[in-house]
Amino acid sequence: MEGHPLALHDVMFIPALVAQASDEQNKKWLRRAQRREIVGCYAQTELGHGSNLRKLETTATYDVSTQEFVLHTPQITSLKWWPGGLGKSSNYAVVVANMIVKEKHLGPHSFLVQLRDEITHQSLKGITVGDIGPKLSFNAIDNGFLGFDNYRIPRTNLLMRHSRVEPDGTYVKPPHAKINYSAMVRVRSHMATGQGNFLAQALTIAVRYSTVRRQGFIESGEQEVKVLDYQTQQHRLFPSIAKAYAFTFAGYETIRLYEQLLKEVDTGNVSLMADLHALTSGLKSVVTHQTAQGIEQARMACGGHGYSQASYISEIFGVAVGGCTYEGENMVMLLQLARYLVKSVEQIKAGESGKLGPLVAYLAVKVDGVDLEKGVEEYMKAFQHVSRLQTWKASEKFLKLLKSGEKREVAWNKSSVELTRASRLHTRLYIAETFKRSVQEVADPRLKEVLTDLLHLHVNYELLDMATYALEDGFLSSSQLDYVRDQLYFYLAKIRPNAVSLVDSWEFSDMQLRSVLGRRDGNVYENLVAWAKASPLNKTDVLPSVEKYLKPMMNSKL
Ligand SMILES: CC/C=C\C/C=C\C/C=C\C/C=C\C/C=C\CCCC(=O)SCCNC(=O)CCNC(=O)[C@H](O)C(C)(C)COP(=O)(O)OP(=O)(O)OC[C@H]1O[C@@H](n2cnc3c(N)ncnc32)[C@H](O)[C@@H]1OP(=O)(O)O
Ligand SMILES: Cc1cc2nc3c(=O)[nH]c(=O)nc-3n(C[C@H](O)[C@H](O)[C@H](O)COP(=O)(O)OP(=O)(O)OC[C@H]3O[C@@H](n4cnc5c(N)ncnc54)[C@H](O)[C@@H]3O)c2cc1C
Repeated sequence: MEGHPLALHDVMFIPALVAQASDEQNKKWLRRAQRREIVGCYAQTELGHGSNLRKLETTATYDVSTQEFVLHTPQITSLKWWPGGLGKSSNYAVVVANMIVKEKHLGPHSFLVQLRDEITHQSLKGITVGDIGPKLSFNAIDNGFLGFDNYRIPRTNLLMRHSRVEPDGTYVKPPHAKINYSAMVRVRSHMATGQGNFLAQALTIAVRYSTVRRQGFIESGEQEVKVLDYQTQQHRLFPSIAKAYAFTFAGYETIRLYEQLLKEVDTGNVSLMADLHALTSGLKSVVTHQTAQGIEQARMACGGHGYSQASYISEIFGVAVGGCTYEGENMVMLLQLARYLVKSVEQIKAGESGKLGPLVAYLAVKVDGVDLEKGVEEYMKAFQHVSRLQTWKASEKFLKLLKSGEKREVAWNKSSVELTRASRLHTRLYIAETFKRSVQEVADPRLKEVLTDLLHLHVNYELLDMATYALEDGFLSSSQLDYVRDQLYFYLAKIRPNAVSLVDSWEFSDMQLRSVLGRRDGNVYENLVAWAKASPLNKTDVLPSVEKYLKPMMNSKL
């Protein structure tokens, strides 16, 4: 859970080679990387810039006389900073640097760079590399820094699947300006399943513990109740169980789309790139945020013992919450999706609704009202309505400011909170729709019934959470919201008997969970005592600090 020093080798280094190195280059590098004869990482972020990639400062200047690129770190802010596995483990890196050929700045490009000797593992001359120090979590990963002092690499180390520099310095452009960002799009496509998995771990711990923990009464005179029987506890945990399933289903879809994109790009078709970029930008942001919230609620749902490291939930939280920042800070990525939404609105206004992609076609179709009692399809229409309403409002705000003479960037900034709200609603609609589609496809009728209950819980919880938007223009009445509330409480109670099976079905082993509270056998109290006794502070009855500090204090006459 604390991460693995080779994680980025598999998660980004190899995928970057697969997507960006030419077949010829990969004959040399890929097999070696796959056999782990070389260990790599993905070095893009710098001390001064992570979000705004156009301002990366590391330069790769082509020297036509030697047919080499000269990598250089011009100032302190240009040091690579954060890449996982860079500090101590990797001897190679895919380095993203601003490429300069014949004095022309051609923007960020990826290069394969050797950092350390393959035998001694010592850093090479011209390279400064090290670890950036302890972090909130992920401390088994050596996130690192890296500087170049006019460090030379062969021309052929530019990853040349999509763009090239010929020996004479002729630049051959890629088919899409952002194709070099593919390693990031890949990780973002995988993040919904990855984060769903983190949330699932925390919930497994909290739900199991909530059936062991007895405290208080619902009806007097009986045995104290399992805390999972409290409606508040169910409300804290069950909507997140639904989300963990929903994120996993949505993630399967984005992984499939990424694989399709890879194939299409190889045939020169880059049309899916903008759609997938927008979709994964929104999804990674909403999913990481809701996962962090869900894990924190799971921790609190375990009361005092949730705060102990014996719960292990704090470590899961630390790792998962990193996802709000890495692969694109969440606000920044929500604004990327917002660009796509605003463009879609502009298309509709220009009478070009027919050109809209399937995920945004609903923005052009108005619905007057819904009858929620008819079922999930009506909820989808309600989600579409709130997302459409907010997307149009935010877009109109931006477009009005533009029209009034504001500069584009200023108008954008003044509309940005509203735009991020639109992105979230659009993404939550997507999650609900993929959840619905996935449940409809389940063949086993008993499984389908339980998952349908979770789906109903999800749509009621989500609609209630978006109620402000739905009430704003009178789309939903307060009596409809009362119906949503009643449905929500109905499904909390209905799911209760299946709650443990729903989390057990994720099949985490005790070794994976590392939680005293979440043990499969439920022997929490005995093991909490054993865990506490094993604490380093309990190795001796009397600590050295007693002689050193406590006694002088206690014996002092002052
Ligand atoms: C197999 C398992 C995989 C994953 C694991 C899952 C879960 C995790 C589990 C364990 C994790 C273990 C280890 C992983 C841990 C950490 C890994 C972290 C690695 C990193 O963080 S790497 C660094 C990531 N950095 C970023 O994400 C930077 C964010 N910034 C950007 O991406 C860009 O700067 C930008 C997109 C914000 C802006 O780019 P720009 O300035 O170049 O572009 P513009 O804003 O001007 O936009 C122009 C135009 O281009 C479009 N665009 C931008 N990007 C793309 C893209 N990628 N594809 C397609 N199109 C793109 C943009 O939309 C604009 O279009 P428009 O038409 O003009 O509107
Ligand atoms: C655990 C972890 C692992 C990482 N692994 C890697 C790795 O392997 N390789 C790698 O290269 N990098 C890695 N990173 C770096 C990571 O990708 C960046 O930190 C991330 O992209 C955010 O960039 P930043 O740090 O520049 O944030 P900043 O952009 O400085 O963000 C600070 C604040 O400014 C806001 N902001 C910035 N730009 C805008 C804007 N245009 N509009 C509105 N608000 C804005 C943000 O929303 C945020 O609130 C890792 C980071 C972490 C935490």
